[in-house]
Amino acid sequence: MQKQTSKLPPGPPKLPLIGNLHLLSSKSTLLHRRLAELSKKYGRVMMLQLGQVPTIIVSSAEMAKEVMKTHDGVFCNRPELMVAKEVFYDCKDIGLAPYGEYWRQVRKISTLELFTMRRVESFRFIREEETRNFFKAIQKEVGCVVNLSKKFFVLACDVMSRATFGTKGEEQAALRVLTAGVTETCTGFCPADVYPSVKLLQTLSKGKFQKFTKESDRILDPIIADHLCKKKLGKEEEDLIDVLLKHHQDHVQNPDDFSLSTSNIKGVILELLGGGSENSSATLEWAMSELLKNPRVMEKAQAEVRQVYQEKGVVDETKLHELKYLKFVIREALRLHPPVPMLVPRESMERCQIFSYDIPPKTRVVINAWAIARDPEYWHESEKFNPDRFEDNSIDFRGNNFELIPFGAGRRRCPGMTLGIANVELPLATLLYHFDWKLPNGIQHEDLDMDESYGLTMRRKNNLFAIPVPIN
Ligand code: HEM
Repeated sequence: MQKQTSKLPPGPPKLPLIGNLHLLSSKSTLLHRRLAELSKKYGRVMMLQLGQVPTIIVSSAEMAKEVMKTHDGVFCNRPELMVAKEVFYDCKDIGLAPYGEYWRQVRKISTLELFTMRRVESFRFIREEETRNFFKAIQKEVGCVVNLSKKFFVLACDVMSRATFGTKGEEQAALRVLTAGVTETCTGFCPADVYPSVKLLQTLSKGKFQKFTKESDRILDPIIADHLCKKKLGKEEEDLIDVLLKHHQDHVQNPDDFSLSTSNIKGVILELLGGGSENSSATLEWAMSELLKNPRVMEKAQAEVRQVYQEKGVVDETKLHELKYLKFVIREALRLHPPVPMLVPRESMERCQIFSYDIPPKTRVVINAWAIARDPEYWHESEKFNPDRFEDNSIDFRGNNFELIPFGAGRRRCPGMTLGIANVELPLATLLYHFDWKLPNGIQHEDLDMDESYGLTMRRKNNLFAIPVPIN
């Protein structure tokens, strides 16, 4: 009988100790772009050795479907990242938790309780109030240069703080700044994550994260204690901490019962705050940047919003469903600028074959959603911002069309998608309804830079500044 040989995906030649890390070290090219370049040369499923970690990079919709649909059960684990162990209370959040009973239970709570349509709707008054505050702040600066990036971030954080804690305040604000810093380390490409057996790197990373954990404990412990107290008093409105506390018990009587400890709750809260606000504000930032860069699209979107809300005279959530073109604008912004360009890394749990390639167990898997969404094979004039393409194209971002996966797909798909989109639609419609917009310092629309930053969340590298102009 002929001996079967393993056929790994193609990849560049490796150097001793570092493998292919040197190919990714360019300071001028961001990781998702560099990986896209390499995959043009080596293949849409490509094997890289990153330090000690074998990693496959997936850059085509067909391959992404193999990983996240056909073999989702094999690839739905997450690698054990340093940040997850140190910051998210020993991997006890949702997004970085390994596949297993704990993840299944928190994921169930997230889909059945935290992010249902009803829950998202119950936060509507928060979004409307905070968007009104956001609008008033901009109105005061009419004719002046406004830092929209900063305003979007504050708005998203205030909405998420109130949804999570029931309030917003200085401590919550401090926490969101901390969380924003930490998400940069979740990509799986930092030294401690590619050399997991090198103790020195682990110790250095630990030192950095310990400060974070001390601060988040200092802020979160009293907030949780306060919620426990109010729970006993029968508080009426439910925030996300209240929902999580329904499953809380620090010392479980029956070992078969599932329960969230205080540390688990803290891990989940940090993730909701961080992921929720960073990604929603990045989407707003990119959508508005593209509108400023493309005046024809801006005018069309403004005309729609102004026509739909003409009678009402004020933008609220009642008529958002009528803003068909605005939804295309957001979809197109998510296509060109997915806030999580390489999704969250996965890891194979057993040997598996995708197409004709063998993928060994414990291989890290990175899906380059950014590259897939710009692939000219699926997208006509793929680099062009053109929301009209969705007029006769039913591709959406819910995880069924692998050409467009800004929220991922399969078991690990983003459970906060509806909330994330709700956080974007109302502020964007408000900006378009009430103001016309110009770029400062005589910048021509076509010259607006679209440079990206590095991190798990891809934001603009430079803040977005624009001038609101009152409409007659
Ligand atoms: C526009 C906004 C958002 C975008 C683009 C986004 C994107 C993503 C992506 C790409 C993933 C990884 C999916 C994968 O690995 O296949 C993810 C996971 C996740 N997201 Fe979001 N997200 C957004 C908003 C939110 C919000 C508002 C929340 C909650 C408040 C949230 C909570 C989560 C959680 C808990 C996970 C982990 C899921 C798991 O591993 O089981 N996201 N998100």
